[in-house]
Amino acid sequence: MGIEDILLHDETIFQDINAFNPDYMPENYNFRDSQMEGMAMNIRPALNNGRPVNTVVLGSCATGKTTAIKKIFEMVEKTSNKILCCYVNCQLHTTRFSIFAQIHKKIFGHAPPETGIPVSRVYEKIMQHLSDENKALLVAFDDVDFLFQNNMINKVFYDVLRAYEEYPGVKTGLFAILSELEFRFALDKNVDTVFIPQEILFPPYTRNEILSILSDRVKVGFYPGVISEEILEEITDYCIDIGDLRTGIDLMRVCGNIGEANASKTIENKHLEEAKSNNKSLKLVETLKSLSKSEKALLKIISNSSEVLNSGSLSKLFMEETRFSHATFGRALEKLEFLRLIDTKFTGKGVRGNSRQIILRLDPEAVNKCLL
Ligand SMILES: Nc1ncnc2c1ncn2[C@@H]1O[C@H](COP(=O)(O)OP(=O)(O)OP(=O)(O)O)[C@@H](O)[C@H]1O
Repeated sequence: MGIEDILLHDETIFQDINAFNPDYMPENYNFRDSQMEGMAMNIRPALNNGRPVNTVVLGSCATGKTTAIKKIFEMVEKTSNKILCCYVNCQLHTTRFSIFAQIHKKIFGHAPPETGIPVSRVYEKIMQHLSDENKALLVAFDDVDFLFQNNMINKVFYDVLRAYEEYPGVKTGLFAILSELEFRFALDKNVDTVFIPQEILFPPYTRNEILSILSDRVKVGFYPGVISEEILEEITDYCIDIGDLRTGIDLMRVCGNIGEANASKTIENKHLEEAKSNNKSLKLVETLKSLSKSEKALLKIISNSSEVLNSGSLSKLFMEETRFSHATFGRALEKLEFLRLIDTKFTGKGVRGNSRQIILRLDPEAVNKCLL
């Protein structure tokens, strides 16, 4: 197919391509009833002139946390005008000004001017409004770990939670959303006792749940018959392997594009294979970019080794080559395993049978290419 044909080709296999967008709000949102109930319970006091219960929402990537928060906020706002619910993406908003500008925007419909106004004025205006209108404020901080730097988290949480000291009667609460378990401890360390939260856990989806979510998305996104049961099952397995539902949703979009570019009315196995290989190299580059120096060094040693190493000899090699400590080795190994770059298998040998074999889950050549 020539470029012109691609551009002019108006037949599509997508019924609604937006269904595969990252910010798409699925109408069918299953398997999270108990978490949504938990959130509702924590918001409820604010409907009766009380204060919302501060909450930590915890779960690994793509377990539906953001979707749940957005859905529940929408429901709250439909039910009552006593609570202002504000969602803040902390990847995008990392300063006090930018965060309070988001809250300002939510309340007044526009952001405050970027220059000339100190954050204290924006803050005052927000709190005064809550006090005058007798409304509670609930802020959801998504990916809140991005505020760990400069201890911004403590400042911002303090601003929100201590509002009642200056503005008596003002009721505020917050939801902190975290996607890595290890951040749970960092949160306790970084935030004063003003924040004593309840926890709501989003466990990983089971295979059947992923299959069901993907089939729902297929029904919205593609015309009937475009994607077969077998391909859907394969995409589900891929999600389980990668550990991320978002990848599966994205993979379907890419498959669809590849299918269309090949003027196919259905998605075939070869389209899926091509999409997978695109995705794999992209993902790997991204993952490896996020590693620290010690983690990269450890991964390099593993991928360059011609034999499967056990943890003892690997640790020795690592310390000799890098001069990092044994504790750093342990942490780096844990991180690589968490990211599913390696597997560790107990051999039953060593001290108390604790020796482990370290197995690379990826093609060493691909890893080395990305580590350059
Ligand atoms: N129960 C569900 N039903 C339908 N779609 C879902 C469900 N759970 C998650 N999704 C979809 O999976 C993708 C990821 O969900 P979401 O962004 O809510 O996860 P998250 O836990 O906030 O992820 P992260 O921690 O990476 O920000 C979205 O496209 C969302 O629509």
